[in-house]
Amino acid sequence: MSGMAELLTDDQIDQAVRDHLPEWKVDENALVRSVKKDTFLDGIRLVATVAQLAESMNHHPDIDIRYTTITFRVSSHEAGGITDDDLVLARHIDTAAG
Ligand SMILES: C[C@H](O)[C@H](O)[C@H]1CNC2=NC(N)=NC(=O)C2=N1
Repeated sequence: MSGMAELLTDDQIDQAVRDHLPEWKVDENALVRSVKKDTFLDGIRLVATVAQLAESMNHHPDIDIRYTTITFRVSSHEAGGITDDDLVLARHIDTAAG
């Protein structure tokens, strides 16, 4: 498998969340964040933006859409946990979320 990202340790994950991803929580080997938008379509537009990002990275979040609340769950499925790819995608999601 070419260039698969390495699993991060719990300490590395906790430090990254503390220092760079304060909106996120660690839940069972995944990073999780909910974003509340003003309207349903604002949420859908956020999903569409994140979808483009995910495609460009070939790294895709799980996305839960509940009216105006979008929940993103980010992990590296093939690696079976959290890697740098997830930290990068989470940062991009924060930028898109505004
Ligand atoms: C074949 C394709 O490159 C792989 O399935 C990619 C797609 N997107 C992915 N997204 C995430 N979150 N984890 C993966 O392991 C992953 N693998």
